[in-house]
Amino acid sequence: MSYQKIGVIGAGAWGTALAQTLSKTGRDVTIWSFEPDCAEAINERHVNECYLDGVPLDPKLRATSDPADLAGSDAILSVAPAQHTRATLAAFVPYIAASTPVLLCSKGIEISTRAFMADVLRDVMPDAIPAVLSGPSFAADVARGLPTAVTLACADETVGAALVEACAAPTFRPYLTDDVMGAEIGGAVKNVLAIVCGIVLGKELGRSAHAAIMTRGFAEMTRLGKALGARPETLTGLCGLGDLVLTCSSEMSRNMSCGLALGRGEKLEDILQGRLAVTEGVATAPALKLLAQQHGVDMPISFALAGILDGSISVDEAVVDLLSRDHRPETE
Ligand SMILES: NC(=O)C1=CN([C@@H]2O[C@H](COP(=O)(O)OP(=O)(O)OC[C@H]3O[C@@H](n4cnc5c(N)ncnc54)[C@H](O)[C@@H]3O)[C@@H](O)[C@H]2O)C=CC1
Ligand SMILES: O=C(CO)COP(=O)(O)O
Repeated sequence: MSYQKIGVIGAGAWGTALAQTLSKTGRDVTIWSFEPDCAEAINERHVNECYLDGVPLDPKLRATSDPADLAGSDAILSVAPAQHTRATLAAFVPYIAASTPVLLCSKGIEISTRAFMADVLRDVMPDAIPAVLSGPSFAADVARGLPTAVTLACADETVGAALVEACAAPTFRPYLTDDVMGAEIGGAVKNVLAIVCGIVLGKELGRSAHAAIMTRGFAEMTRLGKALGARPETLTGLCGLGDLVLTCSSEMSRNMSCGLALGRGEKLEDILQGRLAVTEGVATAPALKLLAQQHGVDMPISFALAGILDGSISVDEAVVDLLSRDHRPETE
């Protein structure tokens, strides 16, 4: 099994970086853009100034804003923002053959349903084969060919191995697992925790607090994973701990940058503009809170962020609340 003709849905920074990587290894790649002028720029000038400025794109990469142009794809990469994934995929239903693998590359939980991306795919395209690509990977790094390693999760081992072959490049190394749920949890939860880490640093609460949030936040991710059937080793891998470390420690992250601005006292609506418009953790935090509560999982740091974002609690109050919780063994 080999996937040569690849359709990429979403020409933001990440969709473009992935399309570029696959195109450069000789795959036949068509990328669909929500904005027609963005598709035009990729076709005519081999650039994506809207979302990945400064990176010359492979001239072989074709772009379109017509979903019909992805008909006949051997595999699809879904890279629309999490909250737009359902509506975006729906437009492709007439053109995607049954049993086509769909590699979900967005990181988040749908706010209206508390669904992860594989659940959204199952609703919209029940016959597609779900897979997840997640891990520490800034689009700007991947597009420039800097070394990157990620998790690729698929319950079907043969399809998963073929997707690894299709996506792998000399500087882009996917590791295969069958734990789709673990890969989804890692990517969604790390975005929420990165906002909190940004708040800690923006408010100058210190590097010790930052390390505590990352570590206790990882404990929250692990507890949720256990409740939802993810394997612990997935969460200690690239898509969990790996992406948590990257996103919580770099201003290249939009989630971290959003937190830094919140910590400095800026207003959320002013922050979520331009580059930070797609800060996935903002929508995922309330969805995560509801999902965790539904499963009886305690995630105090993530719940505190949901409260800060909806304005029901201030950062100062959240700090006092977190520090004054009952003492407990570290492993609980
Ligand atoms: N940028 C990165 O470094 C990485 C991003 N991701 C994930 O990839 C996903 C997409 O993020 P980026 O490409 O970075 O976003 P971006 O901020 O670069 O681009 C925004 C994207 O949203 C699309 N969009 C805007 N309104 C839309 C609508 N109503 N319907 C459909 N699409 C719409 C735009 O066309 C564009 O493709 C996110 O879930 C993100 O977490 C994952 C790994 C790395
Ligand atoms: O997922 C990412 C890196 O792995 C990108 O993170 P941000 O969305 O916070 O920029």
